[in-house]
Amino acid sequence: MNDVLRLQGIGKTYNPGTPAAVPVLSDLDLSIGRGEVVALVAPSGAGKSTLLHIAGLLDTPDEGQVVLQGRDLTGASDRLRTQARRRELGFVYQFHHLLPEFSALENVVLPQLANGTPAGAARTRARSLLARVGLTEREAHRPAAMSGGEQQRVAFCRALANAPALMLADEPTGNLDPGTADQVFDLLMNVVRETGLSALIATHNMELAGRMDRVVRLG
Ligand SMILES: Nc1ncnc2c1ncn2[C@@H]1O[C@H](COP(=O)(O)OP(=O)(O)OP(=O)(O)O)[C@@H](O)[C@H]1O
Repeated sequence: MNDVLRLQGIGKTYNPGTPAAVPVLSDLDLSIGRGEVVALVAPSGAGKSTLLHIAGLLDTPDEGQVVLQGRDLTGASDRLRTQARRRELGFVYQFHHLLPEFSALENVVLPQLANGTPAGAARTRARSLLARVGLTEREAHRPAAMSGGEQQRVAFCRALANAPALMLADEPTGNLDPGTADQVFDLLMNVVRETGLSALIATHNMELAGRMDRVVRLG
């Protein structure tokens, strides 16, 4: 069993059984192998965010199973799902969502403290992650004092802070100009490959999608 994530027969309808019902996903199967990087390409409204929320244990499907590292977490308690989310998954969004009052370093340290890592070890890991994306000189900067590309690189380090098995990314470079997007994507892919991380990365950019191992289309 080498799949990091297995989604089986996933169905999701918003407001089911009402006149406002919106069927979004139906009988969807998706597996991501260890170390595999999968592009998720979907027209707007096809259910990309819904799928990422289900894969990220933030929403539950009406039908089907969500199996993370061999464990079926579909009907698991909130506590178990939160724990799995914190330890096994890393999230990157289109907007960085960094905490504005904290430095780059602190933004990468905090999720580790929340996960029980001792402060010294958390700082060491945060420094090493920031160094890998070329941000040693920006450790003490708050998000507002960094460029969009730098903010996104910090957000990426934060996602990797607890050494997840799977990264879920929603248009991680969608907010950046094309040149910066390209650089940030390259950095992201280098670190993903070096660490053997698996990833599901939603993008509208077919050139970026083509650089991943496989493209999955929705809609
Ligand atoms: N809470 C909700 N209640 C009802 N309908 C919803 C809800 N959330 C999303 N939808 C609908 O479900 C469909 C899929 O939404 P989703 O956010 O997954 O799309 P998406 O593919 O991520 O789109 P985009 O790329 O534009 O963000 C859309 O038609 C949306 O209007």
